[in-house]
Amino acid sequence: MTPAARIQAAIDLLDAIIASARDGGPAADTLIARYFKERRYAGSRDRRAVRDHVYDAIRRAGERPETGRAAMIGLAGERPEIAALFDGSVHGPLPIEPGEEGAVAGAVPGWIAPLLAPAVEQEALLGRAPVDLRVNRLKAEPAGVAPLFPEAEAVAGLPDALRLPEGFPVEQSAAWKDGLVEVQDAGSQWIVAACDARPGATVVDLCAGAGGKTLAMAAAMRGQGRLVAADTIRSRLARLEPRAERAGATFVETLLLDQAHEARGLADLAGQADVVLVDAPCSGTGTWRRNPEARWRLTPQRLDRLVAEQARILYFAAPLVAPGGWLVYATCALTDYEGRGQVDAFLSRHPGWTPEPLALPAGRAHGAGWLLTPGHDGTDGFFFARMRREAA
Ligand SMILES: C[S@@+](CC[C@H](N)C(=O)[O-])C[C@H]1O[C@@H](n2cnc3c(N)ncnc32)[C@H](O)[C@@H]1O
Repeated sequence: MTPAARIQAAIDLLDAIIASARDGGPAADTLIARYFKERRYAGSRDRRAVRDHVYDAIRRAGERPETGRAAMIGLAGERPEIAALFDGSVHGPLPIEPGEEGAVAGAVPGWIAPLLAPAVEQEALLGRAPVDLRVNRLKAEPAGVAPLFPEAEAVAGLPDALRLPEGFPVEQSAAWKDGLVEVQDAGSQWIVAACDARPGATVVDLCAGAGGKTLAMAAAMRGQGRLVAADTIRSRLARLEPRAERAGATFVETLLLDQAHEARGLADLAGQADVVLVDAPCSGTGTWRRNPEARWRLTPQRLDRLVAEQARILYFAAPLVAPGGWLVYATCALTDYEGRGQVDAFLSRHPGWTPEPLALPAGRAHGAGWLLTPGHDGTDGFFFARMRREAA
């Protein structure tokens, strides 16, 4: 492909990504993979260049652009070498017309900016994310694993964490294949630290998904006790099972819940859990570094639905906690509606519950909970809080 043809390919892909974000279709990565599957003539250098153009244009535009061409012209306005490729050549884009406008630059959609916690450094939400590992204590010790990844740096305060550069192909390593390490952002590891799941405890991971935090809690529990991973989506729990096998965490029980009738499936656990983690479905504003096109999918209506769902999940999570036990509420969202506000609302409606101060070496106190941000902590963005149920 010529350099100009790569720009046109990026424009075509951006058109598909914009439509998919608007209509709730597949993610950008899926669309890019499909595009190149149908175009075998594109070599690996072409694919990498087109992908870089696409993601540079996505990162640059906080609002969903009208067209792929507008997104790319916006980028061309800042990058003369890209502007020069709008040359009208055979497979390249038509020249930019005088007065033809590019997409407006911005970190976040205008409507959501005032809803983010004031401490959030908005530009940093679109930075590059490293690859963080967690050493799986069910199979290995940090001192044994660190020499296997000489490129890795330590993460202050998290003895099981290792930080590798962006894009490091961990899944090709024998250590990953053998279950000695998991890929897990340091922010998620801090949440697990706040859960303080101990050997022998009864722990419920209520929104377990594919089990990232479940497996970290399994390791913290040293494989001893009861650990229930629940979710309403069968395919997500199905992904947890082979991961648990690989990690040597076969004591994990999975529990598929019926959406809107979750309490029924959880009845046996009422008042039993020492720890309940609610890692709630959320706007994902804290993970835009990894998934920048998610900004184009979020709408005020979707945010409202998420806030209502989070409150509903907290409502059926609380009765599972044993007297003296704790509930950890976490989101990878940085809006106060989903974080601080959600926890304040819970505490106001649940007398007998007390927020527990978290004094972690990363992050900042925020309301009754704790805030981690890419700009301040180099992690994904998270809000989490730990609330203790009064002892009987
Ligand atoms: C942020 S993700 C969880 C990520 C996971 N804990 C991890 O660390 O990899 C939120 C999860 O909540 C699940 N979920 C949504 N509504 C739920 C409900 N009503 N009850 C339980 N889980 C729910 C979603 O299916 C999704 O897997």
